[in-house]
This record gives sequence, structure tokens and C-alpha cells, in this order.
Amino acid sequence: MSDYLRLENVSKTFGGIRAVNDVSFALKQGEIVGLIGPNGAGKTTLVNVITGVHPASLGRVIFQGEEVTRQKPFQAARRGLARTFQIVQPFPEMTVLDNVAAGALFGGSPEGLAEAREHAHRHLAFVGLDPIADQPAASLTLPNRKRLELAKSLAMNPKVLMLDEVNAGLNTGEIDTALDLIRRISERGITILLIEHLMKVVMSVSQRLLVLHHGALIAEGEPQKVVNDQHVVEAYLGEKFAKRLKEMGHA
Ligand SMILES: Nc1ncnc2c1ncn2[C@@H]1O[C@H](COP(=O)(O)OP(=O)(O)OP(=O)(O)O)[C@@H](O)[C@H]1O
Repeated sequence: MSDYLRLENVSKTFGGIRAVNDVSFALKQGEIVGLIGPNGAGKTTLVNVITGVHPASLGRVIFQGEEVTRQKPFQAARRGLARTFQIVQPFPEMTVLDNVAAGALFGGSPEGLAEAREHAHRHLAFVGLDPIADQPAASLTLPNRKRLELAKSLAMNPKVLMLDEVNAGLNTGEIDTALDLIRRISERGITILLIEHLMKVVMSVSQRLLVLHHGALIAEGEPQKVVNDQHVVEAYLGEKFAKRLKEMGHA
């Protein structure tokens, strides 16, 4: 597999804060890669850089051989670089269906609203929300809002999907359902970058891990190796946590 999405020496500063510091990595097509690190490590900022929300201060973003460093969010969406938001913010007055149709239109593929709604039904069926397609988005529970967010990003017809804490606040059963969806999305050939604090979740689906700390990439590679890396244990996991992972058979 060749590089699909590549970051070369990317930095992002906000005033005096270097949120992302000289980060380089590549994703291969169809991979599931976990992006982990403490609060404030720069994970969301990295996704914002890739999707053109906050363009890189330094460095380059290359997607399918084309430099896309200065792209706008709508251009990123049209290229197939889609993301979910950590804080889920649907259009509350709009129906579940039209929230997803809006995603489809933002992604740029359907001809008009009727076609966008048709696409939306398909994505809602995939995440299990089609029975409540006509309800206002404001009425949804947290797990259903997360599913709606997923359906919206799928409606953009993504090639790379960046999932920002899609499991936060969910119970064990709901997480299992979300994991099943992530695996099924990956089976479609969509590359997934999974930002996640729940190590059990990260370890069960990721083929590779990237670890950010104070904006810098401190480790990268096979999940089992990365969680045993002393630097990662010190910066993020803690000895106790690493031991627990080992007992669970993940390390
Ligand atoms: N728009 C912004 N303006 C100023 N500072 C920002 C902005 N966005 C992020 N930061 C700062 O950049 C750093 C990295 O934040 P970021 O949200 O990317 O971390 P994170 O790893 O996603 O954290 P968390 O796990 O808590 O979501 C933090 O110090 C944050 O305060």
C-alpha cells in the first residue's frame, strides 16, 4: 500500500501556543489508525489542519499525491477528507434526515435536495437511525447524536474519515455497536483516523497507533509495541494503566 495521506513537518501555532509541532506521518489507504495522547496534546488541531479548518503554520499536507495544505474545509470535504466533531452539533430544528442530506450536499456529490435525501436515507439505515429520520435532531439521545454525526460524515462520501471521540459518553453496549460500525466503514475501503481516549477501543480496532504529546509525535507503530514504549507510558498511559492493558492481553 502506498501513502494516501501524508503530513510533512506540520506545525500549527495559535499566538504563542505551538499546538502541533513538526509532525510527519502517512496513512495508507484502508488503514485504521488510532491517534492518542493526553488532553491538549494537539489531536483535534491536527484534524483541523488536515481538513483546512486551521491551515498549517508550517509544513505540508499531501493527499493522493496532491498538495492540499491551504485548502478550505469545503474543498477538503469534496476531496473526501471528512471528520466528525468532538462536540456534536447537529442543526437542532432540522430533521435527522435533513442533517444528513446537508452533509451530502456539503460533500458535493448529489444533484439537489431530493437526491441528497435519498443518499441520506441510505446512510441513516447503515447507522440504524432511518426509523427516526423525520424527528428533529434536537430530540436525539447522545448515542443517537453520535450516530447522526457518523451518518453525516459518511454522506460526504469520505476517502479518509477522522473520528473525534465518537465513543465518549457511551456505555459498553453502545461502544460495541459503534465499534461494529467503524469496522464496517473500514471494510468499504475508507481510511480511518480514530481519535480516542478509551484504550480498550483503540486497541481493539487500530492497526497502527500515533501518539501525540505537547503537539509532537512521540511514538508511532504497531499498537502492542507503542503501548509498551516507556516514553508513551510516562507521557500518557501511566504504569498502572499499561499493566492493566497487559493483563487484558492487549500488550
Ligand atoms: N482555536 C484555537 N485557538 C487557540 N488555541 C487553541 C485553539 N485550538 C486549540 N488550541 C490549543 O492547542 C492545544 C491543543 O489542543 P487540541 O484541542 O488540539 O488538543 P487535543 O489533543 O485534541 O485535546 P483533547 O483530548 O482534550 O480534545 C491546546 O493547548 C489548546 O488550548
